[in-house]
Amino acid sequence: MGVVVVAAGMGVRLGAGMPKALVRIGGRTLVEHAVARAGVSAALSRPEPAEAVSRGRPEPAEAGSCGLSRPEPAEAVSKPGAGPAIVVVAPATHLTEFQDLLPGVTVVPGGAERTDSVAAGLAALPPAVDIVLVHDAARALAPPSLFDAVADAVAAGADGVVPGLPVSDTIKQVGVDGRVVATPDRWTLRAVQTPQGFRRAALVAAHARGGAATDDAMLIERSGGTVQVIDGDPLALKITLPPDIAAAERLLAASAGRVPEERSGGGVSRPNATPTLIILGGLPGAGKTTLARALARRIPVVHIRVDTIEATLVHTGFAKRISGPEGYAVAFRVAGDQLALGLSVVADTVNPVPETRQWWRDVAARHGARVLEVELECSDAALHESRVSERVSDIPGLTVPTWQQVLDREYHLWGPDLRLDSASATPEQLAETVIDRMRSDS
Ligand SMILES: Nc1ccn([C@@H]2O[C@H](COP(=O)(O)OP(=O)(O)OP(=O)(O)O)[C@@H](O)[C@H]2O)c(=O)n1
Ligand SMILES: C[C@](O)(CO)[C@H](O)COP(=O)(O)O
Repeated sequence: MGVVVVAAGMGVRLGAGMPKALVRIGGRTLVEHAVARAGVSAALSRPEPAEAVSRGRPEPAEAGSCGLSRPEPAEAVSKPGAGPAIVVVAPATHLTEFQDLLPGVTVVPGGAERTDSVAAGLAALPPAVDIVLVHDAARALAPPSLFDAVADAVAAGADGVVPGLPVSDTIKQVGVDGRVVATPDRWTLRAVQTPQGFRRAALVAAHARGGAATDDAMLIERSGGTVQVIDGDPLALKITLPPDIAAAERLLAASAGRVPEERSGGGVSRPNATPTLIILGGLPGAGKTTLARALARRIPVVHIRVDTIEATLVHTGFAKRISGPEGYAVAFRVAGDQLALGLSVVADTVNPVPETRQWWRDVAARHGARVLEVELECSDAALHESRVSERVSDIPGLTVPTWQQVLDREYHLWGPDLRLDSASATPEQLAETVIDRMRSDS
């Protein structure tokens, strides 16, 4: 039995600025979580009947590791030529990073679409493997018991097996014009997950026939095969959008019977502790919003973006144009409300002049909050220019500045607590630096 973990997607919808599988929850990347859980699956560790291949079985869950053990290297196979039981399919651009994270695991480059990546993984499985589970790294918390249940159902004779959960919404099928075409009976619907299990030969043949598909079971269905749905698991949620990270952190913590590490740890703001007002500053395109979002994915912090307020005032007709600090005034009040609740805030504003910085400090002082002043710059002018020029407005009514307007913008020197350069570090690294500083200040 083998597992193909597809991890070659770029995670555009998550917007982490790195391949999604490299994003961390509970201090570990999604792909490591996925491989660890696949690795402790009993089914995966079971020898192929005809081969009696002896694979290393991981130790039981270690304390303090989210209830999971790190798997033995997946290719811990004593029979020469038997090859790895787990193949990870990674973005071609990040192979080394994945190999370093997963020593001993076979890592192969993926393709443009998920189906291309699955095909690449299938081709890399050892010849002895006859049952294959295809799993999304994005479903990083799918538990070992789910791998076992899927594998057992395939072994019992199904062409394909998928875990699925009942849906709680009413689902409408709509036409291109948005009109409802049908309302399927909700009780007949399942939201399907991974790992999905198949006879390897059937899956390879279904892939060879080609065609677009959003999951592998679809290819088997199209080939006339039968696909069995078994009970899914809420832990197998697909991390797709930014709020899914917080949901996954909560599930991870709950499954290990503890509060989320990064959300309680080291004095990083939690309700009832002293909140922190992180005052960001920096020219448009320096990376403030990206950093604020990276922070909000890692710690409980409210993101207040003055662009949203200003653009909305104009878009709704409440202001003809922004001529002064009206957006800032709203942001100060909203930030004050959060700090009063004990919630930390990241204030995402250009903050170009000493006055606005002082007003932010005043807001913090009024609510007994700590202050952390962080200035973002992009030291690579060409990179900065391309970010500004290629930026697309993501807020209704927001007019993004031109590069010339950024160059001409009034911006006064500052003496912040931290000066960060978004040209030389990823948003996640910058967020870690800010969090470290919050911890040391607390
Ligand atoms: N060309 C691709 C596309 C997706 N995947 C993998 O398929 C799984 C499900 O895809 P999805 O959640 O959509 O991930 P992304 O494609 O990374 O996300 P997005 O669509 O937001 O870019 C993920 O584990 C992803 O890494 C892959 O291996 N190769
Ligand atoms: C395979 C899958 O996870 C089953 O629900 C899903 O179809 C993947 O879709 P995505 O668009 O590639 O995230």
